[in-house]
Amino acid sequence: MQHWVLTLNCDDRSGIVHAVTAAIVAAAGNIAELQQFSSTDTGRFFLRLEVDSPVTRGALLAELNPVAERFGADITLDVAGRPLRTLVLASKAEHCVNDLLFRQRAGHLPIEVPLVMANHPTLAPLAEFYKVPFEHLAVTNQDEKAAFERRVLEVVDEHDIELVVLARYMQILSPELCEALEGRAINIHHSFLPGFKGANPYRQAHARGVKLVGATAHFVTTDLDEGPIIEQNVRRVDHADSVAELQSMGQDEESRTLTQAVKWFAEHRILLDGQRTIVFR
Ligand SMILES: Nc1nc2c(c(=O)[nH]1)N[C@@H](CN(C=O)c1ccc(C(=O)N[C@@H](CCC(=O)O)C(=O)O)cc1)CN2
Repeated sequence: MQHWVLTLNCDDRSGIVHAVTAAIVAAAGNIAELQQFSSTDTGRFFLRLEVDSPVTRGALLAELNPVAERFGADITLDVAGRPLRTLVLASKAEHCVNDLLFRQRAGHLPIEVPLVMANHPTLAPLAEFYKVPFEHLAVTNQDEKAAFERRVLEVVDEHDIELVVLARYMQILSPELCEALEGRAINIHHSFLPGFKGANPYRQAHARGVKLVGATAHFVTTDLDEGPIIEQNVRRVDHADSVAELQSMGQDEESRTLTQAVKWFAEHRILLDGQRTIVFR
């Protein structure tokens, strides 16, 4: 018996759930969990199921593919809990990388990390502690930025990477790389977007006298910090907190927000609905 995760999205219409569940019954499957959403914004329908079935992947798809064709649906089918091949990009900040690798090693985050790539050497000891290979490629000019991005695409190809995580990677990705990684690159922004986009959000927040600081995990797009939001968290601050204190408190939110977003992505709980995400938590 195999435990599968199935996702489906298509234009909304009557009969979708009936057809999908009939296909699962035809594959001797039992539905352990079913979540659905109809988006009135876009007219799209979203489905996530967890299914136990004794048949092979091919036999299950033989029942599901005709349904996908009938409804013009995009479907994904994966073994539940399979670790997602994940490339981590970083700069100097270690808190997000540490949280990802700690929770992966503890068995709480279903990813496997073949490599951490950074534009600074700072995190080499951290990667070594977790026994994760580390590559440092400096990015001090446009040529080096292009070389870094070429290496990212090489690694994505060589390791069949399914997700690229920008764990406080402080370089703006080119439109070409954003296109290549569309829908599978997640960034953690150190503010409660849409507030304080770009660099130095804590300095911007302190100057504005905010009473909350936060973090936002979002998909990476060419438009800086404008990608579909996946998860956000905030915490209360006050007038007595310095920029450094805001940053320190915010980092806890950054780490837990990014790790939560990566976990949901690895569990196939996030579906894109235009500029918004559907998260079947
Ligand atoms: N194409 C995109 N690239 C990146 C995104 C994004 O949404 N789309 N998110 C950023 C993360 N980020 C804030 O969270 C951010 C990082 C870096 C900068 C920036 O101005 N970087 C400068 C260089 C800074 C340095 O060398 O230290 C630059 O790239 O010219 C702004 C926002 C990650 N990338």
